[in-house]
Amino acid sequence: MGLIDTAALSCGVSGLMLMENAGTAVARAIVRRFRPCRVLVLAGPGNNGGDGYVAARRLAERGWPVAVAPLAPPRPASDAAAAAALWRGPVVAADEGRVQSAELVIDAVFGAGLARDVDPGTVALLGAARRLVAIDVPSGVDGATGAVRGAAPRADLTVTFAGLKPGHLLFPGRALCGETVCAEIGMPAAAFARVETKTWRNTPVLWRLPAPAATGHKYERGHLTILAGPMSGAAILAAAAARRIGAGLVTLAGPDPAGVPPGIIVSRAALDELVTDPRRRVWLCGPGLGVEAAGQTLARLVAAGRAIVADADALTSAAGEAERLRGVAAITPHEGEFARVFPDLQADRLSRARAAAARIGAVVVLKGPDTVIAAPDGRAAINANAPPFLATAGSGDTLAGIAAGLLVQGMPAFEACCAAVWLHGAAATRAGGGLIAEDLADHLPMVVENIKKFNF
Ligand SMILES: NC(=O)C1=CN([C@@H]2O[C@H](COP(=O)(O)OP(=O)(O)OC[C@H]3O[C@@H](n4cnc5c(N)ncnc54)[C@H](O)[C@@H]3O)[C@@H](O)[C@H]2O)[C@@H](O)CC1
Ligand SMILES: Nc1ncnc2c1ncn2[C@@H]1O[C@H](COP(=O)(O)OP(=O)(O)O)[C@@H](O)[C@H]1O
Ligand SMILES: [K+]
Repeated sequence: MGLIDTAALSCGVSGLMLMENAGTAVARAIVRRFRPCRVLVLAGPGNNGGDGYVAARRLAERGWPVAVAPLAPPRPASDAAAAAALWRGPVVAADEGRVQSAELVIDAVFGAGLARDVDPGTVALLGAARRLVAIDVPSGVDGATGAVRGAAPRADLTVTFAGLKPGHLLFPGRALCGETVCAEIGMPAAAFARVETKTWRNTPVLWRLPAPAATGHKYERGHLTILAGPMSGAAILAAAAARRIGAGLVTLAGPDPAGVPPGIIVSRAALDELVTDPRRRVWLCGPGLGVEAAGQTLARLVAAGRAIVADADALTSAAGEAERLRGVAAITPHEGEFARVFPDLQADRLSRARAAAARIGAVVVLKGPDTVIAAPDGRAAINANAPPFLATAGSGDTLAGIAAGLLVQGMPAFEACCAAVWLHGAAATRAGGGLIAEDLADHLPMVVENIKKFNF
């Protein structure tokens, strides 16, 4: 049972009532999406199975032909046993033939109580379903991590309760859930208050974007310095994104590259001179810089106490030496860079990002289709709005530019990184398929406008 379920019970809410509401929500979600058809409920021994018995009863009440196939009897005197006792319809043996002939199968085998790998017999049964609706999670998906224990079926619809779990947002679990519905089941507010939440889905309710002061000047909006190296395109992409997200002034520090837009300042001054300028508080270090140069400049910036977003070559320069990143504000590794810097961290993405953030005392943005943003104090957000066509060269440079552009405007590092990742995904969605990295920055202003309009 999850922490929130336990908290609900200690608030005086009955488990049976929650189960009744959960099963009813499953039936409602099914009725809304499918025509009446022959349904088979595969019921496990715990509360997930109990939800299945309730869903069976609710569908049967609406005239749907339903049978329940228990994979194991409910534990005696449990809520699930009480729900099973109220089921008056057919109880059949769980075999593959029955599963195949059902027009819709409800997976009520394991939910939050999944404790070990699912046995091959159960895997085969679930795999035989033509159309599958999973209660809470597809059985075999670990709700805490999105990992698959043994095997898990691909559901057409997953109905969960009270709040999405990490496993609904992290791959591979996310891909197995199909459409995901989160139903309200009467969980009392006091139960939520008792459980300290440290993991969220990344949405605009988590952060507030900076607004320019009516009388502010460009330096007050923030002066970002981006180190530019031999692959100057990366720094130019980052600069464009930082400017579009509202940085008042962006300087590229390094050799004067070709094709720099006129609004970007290029400085060839020595690093020692730039780093001692008190107005240059925030720096982006890494994209296109070259590993050796990135390592040297990173050390100099850290020593000067600057707020740094470290990406790309700056991360590779710290391969196997994560302590070199201590003192930065945020790092933005993809899986390859993460593995280089933290070769000993092997757990799921959420745990790894958290452990890395705690180790270096900085925000870690572990990029991918399910980017995880983790703070050193244990807070973490999982992002789910990035379309797959965001995987294109230069899009990471753009993300680093957005994050640095928000940091320079005074957002705290965790909020700046969460906002950057969400805005990046939203800009990509707005740009549509065929997107190239150069497109992203131009979509940021409308994405920001929409956030304001919908008053998130
Ligand atoms: N009690 C509550 O407050 C609520 C619980 N709900 C439901 O309760 C579910 C969690 O119920 P439970 O904690 O009873 O857990 P489950 O029903 O997920 O499974 C528990 C049982 O399965 C066994 N088990 C776990 N993994 C197994 C494996 N791989 N092979 C064989 N047996 C295995 C466990 O030992 C245990 O006996 C949620 O997913 C949700 O569906 C909902 O009714 C909403 C409210
Ligand atoms: N399958 C995917 N779906 C959605 N977003 C993705 C996917 N793969 C990668 N991304 C995102 O694309 C960006 C790629 O960054 P990165 O690998 O650093 O690229 P580059 O170095 O070329 O700029 C990251 O923000 C990452 O989260
Ligand atoms: K399930």
